Amino acid sequence: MTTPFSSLDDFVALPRLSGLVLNREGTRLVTSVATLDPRKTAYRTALWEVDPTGEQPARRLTRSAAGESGAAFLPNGDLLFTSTRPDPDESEGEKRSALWRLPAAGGEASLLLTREGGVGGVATAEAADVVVVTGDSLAGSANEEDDAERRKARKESGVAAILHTGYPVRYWDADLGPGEPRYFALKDAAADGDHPLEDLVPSARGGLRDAHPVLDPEGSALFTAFTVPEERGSQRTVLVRVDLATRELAVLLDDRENDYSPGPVSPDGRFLAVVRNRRTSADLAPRTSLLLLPLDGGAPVPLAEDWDRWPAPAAWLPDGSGLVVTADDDGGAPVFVIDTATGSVRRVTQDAAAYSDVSVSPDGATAYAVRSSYLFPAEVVRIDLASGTTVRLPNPAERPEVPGTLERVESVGEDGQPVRSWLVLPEGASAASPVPALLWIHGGPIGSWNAWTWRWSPWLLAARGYAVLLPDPALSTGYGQHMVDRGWGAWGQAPYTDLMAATDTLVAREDIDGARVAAMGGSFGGYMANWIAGHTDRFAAIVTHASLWALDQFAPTTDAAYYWQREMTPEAMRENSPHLHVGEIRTPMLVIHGDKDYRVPIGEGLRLWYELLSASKLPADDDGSTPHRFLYFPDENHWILKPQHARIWYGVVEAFLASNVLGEERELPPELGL
Ligand SMILES: CC(=O)N[C@@H](C)C(=O)N[C@@H](C)C(=O)O
Repeated sequence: MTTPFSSLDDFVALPRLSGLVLNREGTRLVTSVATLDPRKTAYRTALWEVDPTGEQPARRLTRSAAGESGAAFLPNGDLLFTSTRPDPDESEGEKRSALWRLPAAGGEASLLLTREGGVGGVATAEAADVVVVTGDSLAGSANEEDDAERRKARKESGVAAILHTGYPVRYWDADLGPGEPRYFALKDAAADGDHPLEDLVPSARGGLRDAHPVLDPEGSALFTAFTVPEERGSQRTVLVRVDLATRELAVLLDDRENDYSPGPVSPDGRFLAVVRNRRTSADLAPRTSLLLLPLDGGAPVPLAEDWDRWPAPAAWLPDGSGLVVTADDDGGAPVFVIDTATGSVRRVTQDAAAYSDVSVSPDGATAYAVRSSYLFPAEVVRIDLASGTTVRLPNPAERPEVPGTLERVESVGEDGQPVRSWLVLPEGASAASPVPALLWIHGGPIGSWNAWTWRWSPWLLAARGYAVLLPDPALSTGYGQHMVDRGWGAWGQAPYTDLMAATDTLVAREDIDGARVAAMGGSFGGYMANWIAGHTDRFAAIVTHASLWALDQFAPTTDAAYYWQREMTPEAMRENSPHLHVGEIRTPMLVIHGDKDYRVPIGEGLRLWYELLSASKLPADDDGSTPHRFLYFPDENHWILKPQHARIWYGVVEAFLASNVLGEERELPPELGL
């Protein structure tokens, strides 16, 4: 069967949907769809409208070479979005992200706000014309004019240097500073004319990094997580409220045992749903729970405290009787409603899919969400909140056909813990014709294989005849706190033995050829692939992407050192570091790393590569030949994002697997110039 997964060109050209917003009346849904640009070297995002009634086909709302994103409705139905598209009233000008407004009544989008530091995101109040935009300002700027002048001077001088006094200095793939995120109130967004900005937290420093403002329905206050530096390079996240009339900032929740971030405000404005993340230590694994914070000053009340899942709050029911949440659960992330009076939890959606971007209709009967699973990429659905019946709405794109089947399989860990996996089987797999297989290990490590991903698509490998096992070992979410606790600080133990148990179950199947199995993982999954390499030779090949290699080197050089140092004592780093077992590695390895990866810095990949060649049981020969390979991306980060590089990633992985697992030679992508 030919599907889009038969060809890398067809695969990278599949449209990718994300995000969903609902207007106040519950009559309009808007989502974003990324498609390949004509040169096929970038994705371009456009906004699409999806009919909540399911009667009309989806229709494209925006169209520009620059693309659009960040959709948010104003109470009058106008749609705000961000774009770097050119200002129609200026013949030239720099490309920077600006705020645009598309009138509800139809017509052209108009430019609402442009600023030197760009517009990052936009939040709107449900019932008032109050808009808060996020944007970058130079740390020393006194106001917008000053910021523009300082930026110009910096640019003209060609200076890129940044002087730091705090931690971190980089984040994922971005250098931090001298710009810092700020929140600005934008006046009268629904009206024409000028829209003066008011800097709501001028002394934010790095406090608003990675935070998102949440507005109350009346637009009187915003709530946000705020990062506070601590001694010794540590930090915590506190919950703050900013009064939008007075700009007064109040710290609502702050302690050294937890990090806090805001969920939505109740429809009557009396309660804020709060996510509490327990501060970890060598002995204490993370734990996520919910609080309801009375906004009149009362003490926070735990919500559904006994529920052994980690909820992400999405929306309130309009009468305030329930909080709609999603939570990882046994290889999915269903929608649940938590009764706010009793804390009882009701599962709403029943399929094995992962839901996000949930919003609720004004009558409280219906929810809309983005849903995906390993069978289909993200799509917009309507959910009947009483029955859980879920309907796929007419979407901007059809579901791509997948070349095989999906099964849920179970193994048993050494301590008797059930270890559950998804298994992708290619067409034709049978006892008469057993297929080669791949063990894929997820990153995080706190996470789950429960949603479609474009970066690790098992169907591309299924189209080439491989089965792909996607296990959730110790440290995975959706199986209760115990599953996380049992792997905490001991990565080489339960996570490893769970993966081996899952592999045992895999190779015991008649439709799997147990002699032709490889292991692959990215980030923490790459750590695990490296650990596997030094502890077993049962795999024919290992692919390790953006992987942690020497823990004592990784922990202080990643962009979030405080996080890992809390979990790993120096002793735990020694006990669990893959580099100390390089001398045992006798499996061909494909190392992949991006130079702009600041989460797992390139030093991990460089050291792994040298130590493989110099100290493994398969060292490089004196003529330089080696079974190992290093695929290096000078301009990619923790993820390989450019479509042309995604094609190279999959192409090289497939050739390496073919050579080492199947004993077949494949042509490498010609763009490699080899
Ligand atoms: C703070 C932190 O590093 N969090 C993790 C989500 C993370 O980034 N893990 C990496 C190493 C991964 O993706 O596995």
